[in-house]
Amino acid sequence: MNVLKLDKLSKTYATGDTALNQVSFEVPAGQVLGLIGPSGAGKSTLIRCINRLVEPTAGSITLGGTDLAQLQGAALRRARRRIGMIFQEYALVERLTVMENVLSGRLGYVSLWRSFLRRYSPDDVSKAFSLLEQVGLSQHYNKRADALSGGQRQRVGIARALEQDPELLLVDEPTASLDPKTSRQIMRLIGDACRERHLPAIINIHDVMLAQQFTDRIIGLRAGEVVFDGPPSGLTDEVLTRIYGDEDWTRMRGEEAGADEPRTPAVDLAEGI
Ligand SMILES: Nc1ncnc2c1ncn2[C@@H]1O[C@H](COP(=O)(O)OP(=O)(O)OP(=O)(O)O)[C@@H](O)[C@H]1O
Repeated sequence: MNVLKLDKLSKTYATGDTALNQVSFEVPAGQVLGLIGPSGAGKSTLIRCINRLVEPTAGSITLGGTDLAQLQGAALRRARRRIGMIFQEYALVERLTVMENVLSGRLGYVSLWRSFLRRYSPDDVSKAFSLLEQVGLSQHYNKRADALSGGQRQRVGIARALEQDPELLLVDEPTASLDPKTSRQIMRLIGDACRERHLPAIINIHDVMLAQQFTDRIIGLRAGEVVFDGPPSGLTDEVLTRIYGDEDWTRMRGEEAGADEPRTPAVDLAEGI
């Protein structure tokens, strides 16, 4: 079973900014964790420490028994293959087709000459087709990425991450560039994929209402520390104030209510999403 475990993870940048201060939590297989917190709380730093784009200062990051914080060189590259990433700006190769973008999820696995020739095994190709079907894009497999809408691009991003058979999904602001309805569809797809495949996932997300609706558990960071860890239903006004502070929270709530109404399960069902 894939379990991600952070133990006293800390990061102090060379500038002296402490972005994470002894953060510890465990994400079990199949759990979708929403990471929320104000700007500068350390959310991106946390995600980037796990995939080692940022070097942790102290602490451990264990995935399936390996401490990712200790790995270097080839071992680190191998470990990164085990982590699927989904990005706010999709990070697709625009001039390649949908299918080629999905298959690029295998790049860490195929030899250099094969990737150069863009030769993938029949298994990889048939997996890519079934993932495209799962994300609702099988009709578009041969389209160039730059001909897709934002929601379609993010679906490609999800299929690409799953094509690499990850043991963990790290998702950075997946809906920040999408409209409210598409955002809900994308959050639902990510959640379904994780639960089906028993993948732990961390989703860094600004939109508290989306986080509440589509994640299994919320961690609230403030100034590099965990100030809330509990079920989405536990996000009371008092907790939100603890995470965001009075002023921010009041403003954010107003903006969200105006940006996306109504947001009820009944409406989602009626829309068939
Ligand atoms: N490369 C860096 N060098 C120095 N300090 C940094 C660096 N990256 C982030 N920080 C600092 O670390 C702290 C946490 O930043 P981080 O980007 O992780 O927060 P965040 O919660 O992701 O914010 P946002 O929601 O705005 O993306 C901030 O004080 C920030 O200024």
